[in-house]
Amino acid sequence: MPSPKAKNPGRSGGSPVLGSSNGRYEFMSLTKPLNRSSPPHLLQRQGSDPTTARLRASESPTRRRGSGSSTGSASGQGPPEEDGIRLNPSLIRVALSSLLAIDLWLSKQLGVCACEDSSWGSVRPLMKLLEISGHGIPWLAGTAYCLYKSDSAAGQEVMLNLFMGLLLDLILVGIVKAVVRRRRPAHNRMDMFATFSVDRYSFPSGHATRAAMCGRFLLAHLVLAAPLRVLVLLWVGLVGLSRVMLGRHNVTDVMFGFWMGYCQYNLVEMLWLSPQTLQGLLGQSA
Ligand SMILES: CC(C)=CCC/C(C)=C/CC/C(C)=C/COP(=O)(O)O
Repeated sequence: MPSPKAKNPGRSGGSPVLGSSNGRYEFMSLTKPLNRSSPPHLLQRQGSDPTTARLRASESPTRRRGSGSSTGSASGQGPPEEDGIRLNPSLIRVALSSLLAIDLWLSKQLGVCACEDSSWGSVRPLMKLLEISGHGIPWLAGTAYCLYKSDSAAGQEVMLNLFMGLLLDLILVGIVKAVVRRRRPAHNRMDMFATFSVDRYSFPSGHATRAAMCGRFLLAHLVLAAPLRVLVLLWVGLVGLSRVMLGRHNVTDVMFGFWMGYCQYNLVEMLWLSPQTLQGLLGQSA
């Protein structure tokens, strides 16, 4: 299996701003704005990418308005205060583009286990083990098993709420993925097991949301011993790191995933199904 570099000659070495020449994100110079001489396929791909589409939508109104005239800051003839007004949206746009470019660059640098012949390819099996440890199926199956085996009302209550939380996580992540539709990194090999169709998208990382939510859940309800609490935190961090190292995600997918999973736990607490609530629900349906 050729390395990502070998597969995509000429891809590295660029700096900031997005574009694509083969259906994937590429790096291009920030200092060279896209012009009309860009190849049509490049312009088309940019238009289909939600992030760049949003960036284009937030483009300075003046730039859009002034496309047919030579006045304004672009030509350096506009009054200074007008220049100030025009500068801000462009600055935001450049800042966002730069952040995104840093994200893509960093993610590519960290994607050292993306395939067997990557620089850290030998660690890939370990990363895949971490992937399985944060997958939805073992978590759902394990929780359902514990729920079935639990002989105390308190244990059943905790397991039932964890199960509901896991389902909620799948639904919310699926919705965000379907709305944002960010492609997985170019260097990712799509060899994950048991995925939904939305899992071809990378934002946010479902493993990161699950790890953060389950991590908080375990710390709050199940794991009390200090060494085990440290292990839980370590596991959460490693699951997130492994997503980037495997090339499955960009760094921002995982960061947002952690934040989303953290918030999802708050939602689980808010919607907590107590035995009384359950009895009420069952009583109503009976
Ligand atoms: C019972 C049931 C509906 C199980 C579905 C479990 C399932 C297939 C979860 C998907 C887990 C997955 C591959 C998420 C993708 O994670 P990323 O970190 O790559 O976003």
